[in-house]
Amino acid sequence: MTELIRRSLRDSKAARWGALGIISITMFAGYFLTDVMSPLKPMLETEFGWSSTSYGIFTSAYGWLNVFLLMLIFGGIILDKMGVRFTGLLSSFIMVIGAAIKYWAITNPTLVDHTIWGIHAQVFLASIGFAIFGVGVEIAGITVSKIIVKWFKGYEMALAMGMQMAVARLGTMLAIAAPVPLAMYFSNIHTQVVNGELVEKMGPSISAPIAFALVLLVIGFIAFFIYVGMDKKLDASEAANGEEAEDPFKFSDIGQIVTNKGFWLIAFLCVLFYSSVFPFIKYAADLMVNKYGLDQQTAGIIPSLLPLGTLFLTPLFGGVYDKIGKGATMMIIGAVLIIFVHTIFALPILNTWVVAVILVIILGIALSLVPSAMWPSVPKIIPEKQLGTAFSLIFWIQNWGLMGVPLLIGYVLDKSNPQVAIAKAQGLEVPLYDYTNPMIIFAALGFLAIIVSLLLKREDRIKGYGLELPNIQK
Ligand SMILES: C[C@H](N)C(=O)N[C@@H](CCCCN)C(=O)O
Repeated sequence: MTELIRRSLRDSKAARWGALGIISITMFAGYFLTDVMSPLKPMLETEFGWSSTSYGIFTSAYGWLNVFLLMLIFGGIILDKMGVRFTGLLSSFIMVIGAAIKYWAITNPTLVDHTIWGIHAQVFLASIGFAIFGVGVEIAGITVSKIIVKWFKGYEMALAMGMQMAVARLGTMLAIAAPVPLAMYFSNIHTQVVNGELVEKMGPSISAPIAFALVLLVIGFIAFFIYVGMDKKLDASEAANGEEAEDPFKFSDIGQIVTNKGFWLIAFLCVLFYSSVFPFIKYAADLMVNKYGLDQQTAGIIPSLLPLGTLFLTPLFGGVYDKIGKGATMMIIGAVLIIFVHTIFALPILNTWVVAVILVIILGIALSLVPSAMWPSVPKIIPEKQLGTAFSLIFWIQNWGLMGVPLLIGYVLDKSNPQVAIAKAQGLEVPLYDYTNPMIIFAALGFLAIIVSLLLKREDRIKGYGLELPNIQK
């Protein structure tokens, strides 16, 4: 009996997996909103007159506040100082506010023919909403990472991180596959831009999928309140168990983190790897239309296979890392797959949808291998009390890429295809985009990721972080 009373709540398998299930709902909703506009790019161009650069600006907005106002770094410090309960609730609430602004911008037809600082007003305001949302979802991401370490250290940590990412990818998958059918289903008469003029016309409802995302985010916010109750019980059980409270976070901890070479290698690998995958997802449906000749309605199906594969593979590879190890090697293999896939996408041959399906599946394997090894490796390099700050610094560096690369791709797409803008301005049939240059940029990021992953494996050998060792303590 005494034995039972003295156990921590995290020793209960049902409790720790239950806690994981609840926080995964919040992240699922966040990932859905993150990618909900991706399959709508062609519609944003035809309905609201957006260019690829407008879409690039909007997509890059995700990182604006995180990067320039250092919101992610403040978020990490708040997390280490105030704890997971406060930070989780705050970040879920910020997600709801940002999504609501974005929804308002997309539904407000009067914005269509105004500009703010030279940017299409609708693009600008939707971007502000997305930027606020980006702060919320990123801080929620680091909070969830810290929650997983809190419940799963010494247990199935990589598997748990893999499961949480798998549920999040389900959100991404739904975001790629569902918006176009939803927008078509809720078609209505609304203001559109036709040859530069505002007209009332029957057309797809671009706002319907965003409204759906908003509802999911509110559910995610409510779910986090339930988690807060579990977290209080966990702390109470650990206190009763006589476990020492962690040393409080000190600002000097930041100095220790940034002087750790392993930290920088993980951070660089993270920005290079994610910049070659997440911004790609934003353009993938458009790539399918322009390179593989799919129609707008079905273009999202092939890219949606990418997160579909990761649903099963991320937990699988997480389990392999827990039991067998080989984390550094998994990251190298993932980076090699990235360069392979993007190089084939860049070649102006093999333009059949079958090849696109194969490449997307391989990219899904890469998107399972690297995250399932990379994130559980962070606690092997950084002490637990600095984890919130360390994750936030890694996410901050990553956000430079998540912000800059989509903008660069949109710009390069417009510059490489001047005929598209000319045809739009003249009200002619719009020609297809040539995606070669954007795909070369993605392949180059993959190449740099291979170099950094090799350096990380070398550093692991020198410092003995244990990245090649299993996570489960026997
Ligand atoms: C975009 C976000 N900053 C991110 O990196 N997400 C990761 C998951 C990070 C979870 C760490 N435990 C992803 O692969 O989605």
